[in-house]
Amino acid sequence: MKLLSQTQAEAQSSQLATMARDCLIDEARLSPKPGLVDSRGNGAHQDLTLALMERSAHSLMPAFLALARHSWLRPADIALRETVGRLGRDGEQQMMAATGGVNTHRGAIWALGLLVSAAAMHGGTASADQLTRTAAALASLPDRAAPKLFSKGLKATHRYQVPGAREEAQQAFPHVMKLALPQLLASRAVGASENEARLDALMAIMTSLSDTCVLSRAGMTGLDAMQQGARAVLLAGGCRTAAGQLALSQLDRRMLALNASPGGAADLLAATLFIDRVCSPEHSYF
Ligand SMILES: CC(C)(COP(=O)(O)OP(=O)(O)OC[C@H]1O[C@@H](n2cnc3c(N)ncnc32)[C@H](O)[C@@H]1O)[C@@H](O)C(=O)NCCC(=O)NCCS
Ligand SMILES: Nc1ncnc2c1ncn2[C@@H]1O[C@H](COP(=O)(O)OP(=O)(O)OP(=O)(O)O)[C@@H](O)[C@H]1O
Repeated sequence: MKLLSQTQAEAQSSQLATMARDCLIDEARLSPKPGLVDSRGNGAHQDLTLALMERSAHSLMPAFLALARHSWLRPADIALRETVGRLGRDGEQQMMAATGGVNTHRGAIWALGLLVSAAAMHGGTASADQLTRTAAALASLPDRAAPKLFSKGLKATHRYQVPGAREEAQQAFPHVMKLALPQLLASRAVGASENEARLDALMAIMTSLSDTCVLSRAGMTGLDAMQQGARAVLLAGGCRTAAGQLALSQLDRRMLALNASPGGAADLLAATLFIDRVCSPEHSYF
C-alpha cells in the first residue's frame, strides 16, 4: 500500500514538473507578444532568444521535480518554506548554467515553483483558489536562508512604491485569478483560437500589473504605455478581431521603441496556463 502511494506520488510529481516546463515553453513560443521573446524573435532583448528560453525551460525540470517531491502532502510551514527557497535557488543556478549566465526565467521559477509546490502539498486535488491560496501561504513565510540581495525588482518596487513579484504571490496571484484566468475562459467561450485566448489573457495581466521588468527599463512611461496599450487591445475586442490585432501591433511597436519588455506579465501567463492545465476537469491526473 505504502509502495503504491509512493509510486503515485512519484508519477504525479513528474507530471507536475512536466506541466510546468511545458507552460514555460508555451509562453515563450506564444506570438505575437509585445516586447517579449516569442516565435518571431527577441523582442526588446539583446541577450535572449527563443532557443535560449527553451533550453532554460528544459533545464528547470529537475528543480520542478524536486519541488513537487519535497512538497508532497506537506503543510505550509517554515521548514517547507526553507526547503522550497533552497530548491528555487538551485533552480536559478541550473538556469544560469544552461544559459551561460543570462536571466531567462527568474520570475517564472518563483511563480511556477510556488504553484508546483502548492499542487503537490494538496496531493493533486485542488481548485485554482486552493492552489493560489496555498502558494500565497508559503510565499508569506520567512526564509532565514534567503540572501539579502538588492535586486532590480526590489529597487523598482521601492522607487515607484508598487507591489512586485513577492507581493503578487503573497496576495494569491490576483492578476492570474481575477484577470488572466477569467479572460482566458471568456475568450475561448466567444470562439477565439487558443493562441488568441492566451494573448488576451496576457493583455488582461498587462492592463494592471506593476511589472518591475518594465519599470526597470522604461520607468513609469513604459508601464503606462503597457497598461493603456493592453486595455486598447481588449477594448477593441481582443486578439481575434482585426481591430484588436492592429492595437496589439501598435503596442508591440511602442514597447520596442521604449525598450520595454513585460517579463513579469509573461511569467504570470505561464502561471495561468499551469493552473488552467492542473485544474482542468479533462486532466486525467486529478
Ligand atoms: C521573488 C523573486 C522573483 C525575486 O524578486 P525581485 O523582485 O527581488 O527580483 P528580480 O528583479 O530578480 O526578479 C523579479 C522577476 O519577477 C517577475 N516580475 C516582475 N514584476 C512582477 C510582478 N508585478 N508580479 C509578478 N512577477 C513579476 C519578472 O520576471 C522579474 O524579472 C525570486 O527570485 C526570489 O526571491 N527567489 C528566492 C527563492 C525562493 O524562495 N523560491 C521559492 C519558490 S521556487
Ligand atoms: N518570453 C519572455 N521574454 C522575455 N522575458 C520573459 C519571457 N518570459 C518570462 N520572462 C521573464 O522576464 C525576466 C527577464 O526579464 P529582463 O531581461 O528584463 O530581466 P533582467 O535580466 O533582470 O534585466 P535586463 O535584461 O534589463 O538586464 C525573467 O525573470 C523571466 O522570468
